[in-house]
Amino acid sequence: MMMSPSGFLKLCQRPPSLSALRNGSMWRWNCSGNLITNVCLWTHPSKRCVSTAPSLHVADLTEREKRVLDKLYDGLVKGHRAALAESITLVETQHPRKKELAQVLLQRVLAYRQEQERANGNQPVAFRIGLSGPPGAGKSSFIEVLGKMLTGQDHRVSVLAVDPSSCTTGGSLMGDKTRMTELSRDMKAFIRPSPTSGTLGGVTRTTNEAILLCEGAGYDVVLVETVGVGQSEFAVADMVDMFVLLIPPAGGDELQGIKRGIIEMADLVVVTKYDGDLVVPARRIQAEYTSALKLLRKKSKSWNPKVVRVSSQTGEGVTELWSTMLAFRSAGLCSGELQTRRRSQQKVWMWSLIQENALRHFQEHPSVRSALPLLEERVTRGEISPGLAADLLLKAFTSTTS
Ligand SMILES: Nc1nc2c(ncn2[C@@H]2O[C@H](COP(=O)(O)OP(=O)(O)OP(=O)(O)O)[C@@H](O)[C@H]2O)c(=O)[nH]1
Repeated sequence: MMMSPSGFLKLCQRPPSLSALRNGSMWRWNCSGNLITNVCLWTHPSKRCVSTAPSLHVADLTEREKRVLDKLYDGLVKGHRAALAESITLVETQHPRKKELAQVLLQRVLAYRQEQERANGNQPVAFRIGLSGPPGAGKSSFIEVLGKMLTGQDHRVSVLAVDPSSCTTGGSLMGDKTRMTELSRDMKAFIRPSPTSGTLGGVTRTTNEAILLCEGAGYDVVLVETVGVGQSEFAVADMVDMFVLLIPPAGGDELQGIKRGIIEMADLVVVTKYDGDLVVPARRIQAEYTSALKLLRKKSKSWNPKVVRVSSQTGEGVTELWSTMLAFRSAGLCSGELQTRRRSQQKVWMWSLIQENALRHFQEHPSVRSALPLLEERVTRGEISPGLAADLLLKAFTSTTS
């Protein structure tokens, strides 16, 4: 089905979403989130559908698939934890058909969430907070205390984890022990460990999609936790409204273990374990970080990053910390920075998906695969330059794809 760009926009009444773009097709939903039809994405000037990947048409769904998706969607928007868990499992799947079904579900949840945001005066319905810090910083203890406080105030809290170690080793820096025991029993909380397979890029994608699902299921506070390893902190900072760095007070070269770049990303630094013998070192670390932050380039016009102290053991500072988080959120909403941040995150997310998928398509392309071993060998032997080899491979790729 073809139509003009203006007709297309009228039909969709909302900008094409990432998942729709990814499949090269567009689904249309009515207000209650039911799928009506789907159309190809208009591409001027070639006037052909952009889709190269198999796109899913409503007619392609079997009755069983429709029933499964309806059940998941209905359960999700009613806030059932089992439906949320199942939906996240669906977006984490590597199975090609299930991946397509996951996109159908996500598109539906996206439409639902947009309705909610419209009803909320075009403001985000949930607060996304990223929490990072080195192993043993006290992240899970802190999330447990903060989470319990929030559910006590009638918030619904979800906790998602991004653990790059679990992708590469199958073991986990975060998940090997029982964490957040009380919060995991709380009916107003939902805790999801990191996927244990895939690349960081893959985990980032599924976490972004899991955030959307949590919001669709009515969780108004979404906490995304990660360890200070590799690039995971940067990935998490790119998917949340507020990025929080947790620092333990012990150790000699406290500032050294933490990457400078990550301090620059922090909207809030929390010095943990502010109790007992650690009170004095915690104060000292707070002063060090306060000075360090003053030297950094200002990231936001509406917010100056702060350094606070908490104790998850005594609860000291946790209420104040939540007030600081809320102050950050309202400053961002009033200035529009929060909405801008979310919009640019969508773009970053899209480009990281493009990078990941484009590279995969390139590597899997038959011409590239057949030429690659010889060219790699000749490059290693120094017979041809890497630049020439790359040009030849790209030529092999484009000459058969265009
Ligand atoms: N004194 C004190 N100890 C704490 C506090 N919070 C956490 N701890 C201790 O610090 C250690 C690590 O705490 P966790 O909450 O597991 O830290 P984490 O950052 O989640 O650690 P990983 O799961 O390894 O990433 C545990 O032995 C906790 O008992 C606190 O507020 N005060």
